[in-house]
Amino acid sequence: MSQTIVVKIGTSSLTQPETGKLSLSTIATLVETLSQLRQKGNRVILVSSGAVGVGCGCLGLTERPKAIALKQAVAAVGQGKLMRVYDDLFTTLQQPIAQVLLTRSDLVQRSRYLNVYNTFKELLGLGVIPIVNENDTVAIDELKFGDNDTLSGLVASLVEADWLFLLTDVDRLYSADPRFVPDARPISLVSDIKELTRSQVKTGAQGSQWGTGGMVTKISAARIATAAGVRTVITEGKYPRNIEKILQGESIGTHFEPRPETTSARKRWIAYGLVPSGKLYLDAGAVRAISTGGKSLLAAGIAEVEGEFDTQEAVLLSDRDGNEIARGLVNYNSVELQKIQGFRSGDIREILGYEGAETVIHRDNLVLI
Ligand SMILES: Nc1ncnc2c1ncn2[C@@H]1O[C@H](COP(=O)(O)OP(=O)(O)O)[C@@H](O)[C@H]1O
Ligand SMILES: N[C@@H](CCC(=O)OP(=O)(O)O)C(=O)O
Repeated sequence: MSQTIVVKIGTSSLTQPETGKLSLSTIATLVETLSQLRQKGNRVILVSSGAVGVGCGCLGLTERPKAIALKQAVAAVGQGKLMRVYDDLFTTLQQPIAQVLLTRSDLVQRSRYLNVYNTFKELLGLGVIPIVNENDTVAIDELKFGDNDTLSGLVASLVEADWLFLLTDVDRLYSADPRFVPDARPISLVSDIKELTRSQVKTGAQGSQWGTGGMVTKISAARIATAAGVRTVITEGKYPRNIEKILQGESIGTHFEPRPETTSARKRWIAYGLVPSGKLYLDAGAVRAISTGGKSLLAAGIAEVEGEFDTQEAVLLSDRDGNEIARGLVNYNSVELQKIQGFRSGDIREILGYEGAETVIHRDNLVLI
């Protein structure tokens, strides 16, 4: 059966830790594996990091630059080199590829989001393997994916993939960072990501020397992907052939089961495609109404408004302690909400001096996280 498979490989797997130079054997095996999956009729997307790492190698820099302008310049050097290596190897196997560089703003605007979707659809229909990376050279801080784990989760959700493989320098997820806790417990299966918080799994944000985000961003990617019905696997990048074994049912790495009820494409865009520009703290009654009652959010349930935002922008919804529970599109801007928070819908007209929407966030524009 033909499947849609998204594979993300991190800098830590693409480069040799000691020298920072490209790990050619890993890349070549990855290219062979992906080409074979393609030839068997699957649709394959590769999300590849490495622009900054390869750029550093070319320029003789011994550590990942911190200053934004330098990082952007280095990525511009590295991205071309990286694609040249991929193109040489894939061309040897007669597998066409394409470079797709995305920024967060490409997914924020609904029309651009749909446009990206159409481009992927065409490329996959043509039998091409798109190679995706963040467009590091032009991305600005406020509108950045920041790490390719999140980007790969969004891409897997966008194309409604069957699988997302996150290839990294550890063989699976552990109860704590195995670099610092040698007896950390390996985790093979995660049926519900909330279990990880309950069982106090520690996912350090510190990546390896060249990596970005560590395990935290891989868990966010799994959250985004599994909400779209995508089975997600964290496994070791050193052995790309394991992808085939996993597809054949072998239990390698950590598997995150897809959520049984998948959220609609539009709601996934609201929840993960958009960048929230504010936060609403809700009282207990409102938390209950939206989390278990499937209700819209009313002004009466808002305890506090944080940030500046306009009507129809995305905001986070949290309980009074700041724990995020949902995201949604607001019918009022932040100034209006400061005035009407805690009041009944019937009072809005008198407070604002004009008729507004009955709900602050309609349930059709509200997504539980
Ligand atoms: N709970 C955990 N289980 C496994 N690895 C973890 C955990 N917490 C943190 N890590 C660290 O995350 C690192 C992988 O992240 P990163 O360096 O960003 O990789 P990549 O370049 O593949 O994205 C591992 O080397 C590991 O030390
Ligand atoms: N876009 C950046 C990669 C950022 C990133 O997430 O890196 P990694 O943690 O190695 O997957 C680059 O190409 O260098």
